[in-house]
Amino acid sequence: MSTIEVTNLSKSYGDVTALDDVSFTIPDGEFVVVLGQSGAGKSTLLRCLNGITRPTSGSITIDDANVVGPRNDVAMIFQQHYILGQMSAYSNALTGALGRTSFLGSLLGLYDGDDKKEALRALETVGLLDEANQRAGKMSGGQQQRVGIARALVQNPNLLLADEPVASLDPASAETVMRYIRDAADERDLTTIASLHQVNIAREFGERFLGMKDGQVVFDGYREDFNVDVIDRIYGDIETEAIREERADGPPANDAVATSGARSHEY
Ligand SMILES: Nc1ncnc2c1ncn2[C@@H]1O[C@H](COP(=O)(O)OP(=O)(O)OP(=O)(O)O)[C@@H](O)[C@H]1O
Repeated sequence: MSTIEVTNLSKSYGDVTALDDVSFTIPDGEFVVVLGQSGAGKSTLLRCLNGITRPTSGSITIDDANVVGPRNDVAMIFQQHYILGQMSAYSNALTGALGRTSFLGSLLGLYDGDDKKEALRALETVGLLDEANQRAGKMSGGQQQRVGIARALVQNPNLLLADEPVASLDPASAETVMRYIRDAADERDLTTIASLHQVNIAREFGERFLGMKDGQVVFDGYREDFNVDVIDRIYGDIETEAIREERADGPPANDAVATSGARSHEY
């Protein structure tokens, strides 16, 4: 778990401003969901937090240490899980320990005993202990993503980043995978920042929400304030038209977000 401080963060790619003066603080152990239309800057923000993209200006600190490049204590889950299909779920999870294993050791599969225990614990966390020896390439997309989560957990991170971790999954698998990410974060008191497209899933699993538009944070708040007007601010009128129509028919605003958001934002 870690405290994150982002101060006046900007990132430009030539003429394109991907991040525009973004500032926020995330206390230890919080589960934050980043939302926004395609191109809003979500991935750029996560990549800056991960140290793989250098900001144009501004700063990020994790527990008071400046982020100047990739760190072993920051793990990332991607939309494409980059699982090695020929290897077992267990061997894939173990690769999360590569950062603390010598090159020769990793080639020979000589991982530390504690790392092996950690890999089994992580597979248990994502409900795949019984499938530990199964070839990852034969698993479903959702299971492979859970192997990716296990690998991230074996890294023993203080900060977990997830860049649209369920975007390529069907709605049922997306729910399952998000449930495992949330449970893993809660179990380990792990500060987590996940970007999501689906508003209904965001609402179900998020604790705090950062809404982005054109590289800026246009909403920063908690569940009780995450209502239709906020969705409007983040996504614009067209996307929320269906939600508003449904609200006019009767359901309370927050319920309308929880249900209609799914139809508006699942793609
Ligand atoms: N490597 C890059 N080179 C040039 N422009 C980039 C690069 N990466 C991102 N951008 C631009 O920066 C802006 C923000 O992109 P980013 O990928 O962060 O948005 P996003 O909210 O994650 O979008 P999506 O949901 O589609 O992944 C976009 O206009 C995008 O085209």
